[in-house]
Amino acid sequence: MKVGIGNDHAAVELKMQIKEFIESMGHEVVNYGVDTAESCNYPEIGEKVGRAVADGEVDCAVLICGTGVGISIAANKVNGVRAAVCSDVTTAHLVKEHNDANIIAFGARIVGVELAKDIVKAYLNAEFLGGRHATRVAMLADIEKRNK
Ligand SMILES: O=C(CO)[C@H](O)[C@H](O)[C@H](O)COP(=O)(O)O
Repeated sequence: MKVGIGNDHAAVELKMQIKEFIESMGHEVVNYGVDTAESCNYPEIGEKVGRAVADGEVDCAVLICGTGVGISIAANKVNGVRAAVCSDVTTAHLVKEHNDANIIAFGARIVGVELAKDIVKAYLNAEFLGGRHATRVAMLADIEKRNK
């Protein structure tokens, strides 16, 4: 798979470790994040990665900021994005299986590197289950259509 990765200044080191980890799983990684600790603004990165996913430039993406929250809110503003904050392995595979999440996010100030790797692995190895979950995911897209 082609996996996007994005981060703000709070998550530079963890981003590099996770990028390497995803590559070691045999995936291609496209880096949309910052590579220095200079303060930046997570909405710009979240939107950029959200658009890359929505436009099909990458198959899915990983977003990391201090908590994973701000950057995922930004990505979720883009139509077609389903970004989910995950701080545990169970949530990480369920957001793919049930919600067909196309982005996972977590916080470099919240999870350690080993847990972050487990979260990413659980997400990337999971598959959408379809069925009743597909009905609900379609309902999410319908909400976007009702937005003005
Ligand atoms: O958006 C966030 C909170 O949901 C992220 O954690 C940011 O990384 C954080 O707000 C950055 O904070 P800083 O004090 O500017 O480093």
